[in-house]
Amino acid sequence: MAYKLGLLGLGTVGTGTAQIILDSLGRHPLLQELEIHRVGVRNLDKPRQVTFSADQLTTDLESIVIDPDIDIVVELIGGLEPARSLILTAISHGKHIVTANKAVISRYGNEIFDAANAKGVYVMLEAAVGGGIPVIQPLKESLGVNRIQSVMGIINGTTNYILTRMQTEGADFADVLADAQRLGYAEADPTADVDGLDAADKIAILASLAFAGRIKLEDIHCEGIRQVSAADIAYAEKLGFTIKLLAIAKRQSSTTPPAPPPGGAVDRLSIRVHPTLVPKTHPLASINGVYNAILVEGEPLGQVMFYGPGAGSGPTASAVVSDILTIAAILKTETEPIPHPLLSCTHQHYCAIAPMEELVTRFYTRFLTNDTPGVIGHLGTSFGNHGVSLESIVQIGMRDNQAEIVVVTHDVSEGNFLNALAEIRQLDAVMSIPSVLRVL
Ligand SMILES: NC(=O)C1=CN([C@@H]2O[C@H](COP(=O)(O)OP(=O)(O)OC[C@H]3O[C@@H](n4cnc5c(N)ncnc54)[C@H](OP(=O)(O)O)[C@@H]3O)[C@@H](O)[C@H]2O)C=CC1
Ligand SMILES: N[C@@H](CC=O)C(=O)O
Ligand code: NA
Repeated sequence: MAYKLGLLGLGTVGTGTAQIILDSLGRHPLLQELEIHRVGVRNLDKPRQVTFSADQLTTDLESIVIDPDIDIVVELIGGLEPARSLILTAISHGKHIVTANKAVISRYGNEIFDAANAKGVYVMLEAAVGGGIPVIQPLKESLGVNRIQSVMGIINGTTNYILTRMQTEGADFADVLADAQRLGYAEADPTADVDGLDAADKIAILASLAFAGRIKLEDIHCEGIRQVSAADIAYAEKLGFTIKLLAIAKRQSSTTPPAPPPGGAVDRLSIRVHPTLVPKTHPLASINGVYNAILVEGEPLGQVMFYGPGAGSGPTASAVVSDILTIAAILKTETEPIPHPLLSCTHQHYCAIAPMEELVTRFYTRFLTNDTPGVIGHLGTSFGNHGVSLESIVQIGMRDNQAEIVVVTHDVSEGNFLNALAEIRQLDAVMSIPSVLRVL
């Protein structure tokens, strides 16, 4: 028996998905039982790397998601609408869903999973985080017995590609972004990549799996890479760091924890996306180009790191087709599929998120000051006034006739650090503070 697929989208990932399914030799034999029944696109006249008959190809995506012959709808159009409505309509018609769409899942996952559970269908999303890297299924299955302490990683290929080339070639931001778009890594609107929003969508998904509670996207502190300058990359390098866009979700202890939410979820999480100075000795420092890596720490496992290509046609399609295969395997072995406890979403409450001021971390800060005696002393005093202790403070050189001073702090609460910066901004000698970055 063939399992019939309705493919929504035949772009970078849709094309890779069709190519795997149409070239099944030497792959899992169950692939031969998959049939791409219909394909939905926006423009019928576009040249395609994979050809489908006029009967299969349509711009009427609604007709695909309600087609009674289709078993699995594979949503690869991206964006919020019509993706959300098409997924919900497909579920209401009893279709299983495979999607790579982290934007729709991180915003409407609650609605989608509730609908899927009510209908007894699966929603699979391995491709939505880390592209081809298996990380969703391991979190749901292989790591499920661990108490997860933290999930952190490089989960946007476009920004890692940009930062890597800025660092290794001194390349210009705009040129490298254009290359990432040409290679099919970037989102349709690359703002989502560059401003950290794509990584925020992904860490929301990872955290909800790791910490068994839903995450509100607006609770995630999010900074992108626009403010990372060539100067900071060079200074970080001299200090023994590499700058990476990290997404971090971590249990955070608090002196005044709120009552734990029902359902056994973790009490408070710190969850954030921002450029970070990563010590060169750290495993995440050597993840370059479009590669992603996700470091999970749990008890009793300890640390485990998932590494691989985080974007691109073939790698992402590998994850999409593996999800399709998992559903096909379930359909083959169970006549009445019931929600599999390890594959379906079972939590309904929201995780409590700690405010950023409570975060304890190190900071890197670059100051431009008048080149007058005692400036470094004034900076040290203001930091000291707010309990911020310094790991290093160096005058790097001169820029535009101003002294350039770089400070790295010891661990400090973000609230205290920001209070110190507010005081420092008032100092006559301080002209500007071009960069403030957190240090891992
Ligand atoms: N590219 C990557 O490396 C990765 C992408 N993803 C995710 O995969 C999904 C797809 O991304 P990608 O393949 O790069 O996107 P593309 O822009 O390359 O492809 C989108 C496809 O969807 C079709 N489409 C878009 N909107 C509509 C619409 N309203 N009606 C009909 N068809 C539509 C387009 O049709 P047409 O061809 O006619 O224009 C195109 O075939 C996104 O959710 C993305 O976030 C996830 C991991 C990695
Ligand atoms: N635009 C995304 C694609 C994969 O999710 C990225 O660059 O990581
Ligand atoms: Na993945």
